[in-house]
Amino acid sequence: MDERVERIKNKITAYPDFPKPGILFRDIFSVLQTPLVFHDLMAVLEEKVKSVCPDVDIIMGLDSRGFLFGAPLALSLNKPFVPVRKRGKLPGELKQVSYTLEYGTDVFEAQASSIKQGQKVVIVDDLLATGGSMKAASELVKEMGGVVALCLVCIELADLKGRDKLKDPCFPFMSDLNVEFMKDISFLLGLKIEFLSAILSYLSDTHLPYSPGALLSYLPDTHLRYLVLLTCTCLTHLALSCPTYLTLTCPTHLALPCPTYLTLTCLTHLALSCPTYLTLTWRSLALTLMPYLPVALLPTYLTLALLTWRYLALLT
Ligand SMILES: O=P(O)(O)OC[C@H]1O[C@H](OP(=O)(O)OP(=O)(O)O)[C@H](O)[C@@H]1O
Ligand SMILES: Nc1ncnc2[nH]cnc12
Repeated sequence: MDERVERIKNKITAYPDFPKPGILFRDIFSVLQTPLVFHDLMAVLEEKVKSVCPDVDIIMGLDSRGFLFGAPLALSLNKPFVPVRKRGKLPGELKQVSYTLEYGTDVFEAQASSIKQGQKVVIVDDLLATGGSMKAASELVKEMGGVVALCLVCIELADLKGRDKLKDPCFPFMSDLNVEFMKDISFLLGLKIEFLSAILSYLSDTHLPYSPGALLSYLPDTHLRYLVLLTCTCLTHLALSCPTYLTLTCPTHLALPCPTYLTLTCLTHLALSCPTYLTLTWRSLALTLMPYLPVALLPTYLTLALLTWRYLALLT
């Protein structure tokens, strides 16, 4: 991964239950406190705009955190900056659109004359959650006669699938996960949510031989999918970094809520602690366990087997 993105990621702090219970709030202001990292972030954004739409006409920032990055980006690209503000803050003739976001509803407004017919607009914001804000801004641009060239965000909360709502090209340079199942996982593993969040950000492409996201679609049911996958990746990570901890904590935390997954994750653990044994016996183990697994869980099982196999390939 780009070293700059790594530095930015390390600066973003996650606060559980803010501004409402159940939301894991990513605080991007901490990035601004370190000029080097703020420079990194601006450089990444600028490079993306130059590569995707070098002929952009307007940089638009979304109220309010989008202003932090949109305005300096416009300045360094020598383009006009157009703010989209929440209701009641802008004077003059306005265009408006209402929208919902991860923790509420709101109205966006822009000055009617700020975009001319056919102008190419890059919309900048700090974070994409449900995609409600970005979708609304995109609608506003189109209503004003502009063309959305790119939706540019720093963080995407991938599991909220905000990107699916957008018809325009969207570039998030960091993906993270939402809090609902993080809570379940932190409960299952007996880990603090902040610690889990740190582990997950560590599990980037550089550290893992596979991309977790790519395998999600093979697993059943949205909730279980994440549960299994995250449990698996966290345990695998823990097994790699601290096998004794895993041996002590794994059974107690996993046995009660999901005994089947215990078997599966133990297989992963086994694979890690004793790859040769597993390589030799993997097939017979798999065949022995297969009848005990509910048919609906076979895709899960196969996915975990595949993950284990990928780890073995990495380790041997
Ligand atoms: O994808 P969504 O679900 O729409 O959520 C993302 C939006 O939520 C936050 O803004 P917020 O409205 O909290 O305003 P702020 O920037 O002033 O804090 C964030 O800065 C994004 O604009
Ligand atoms: N989880 C989150 N953290 C920070 N800003 C947000 N905007 C919407 N959801 C958010």
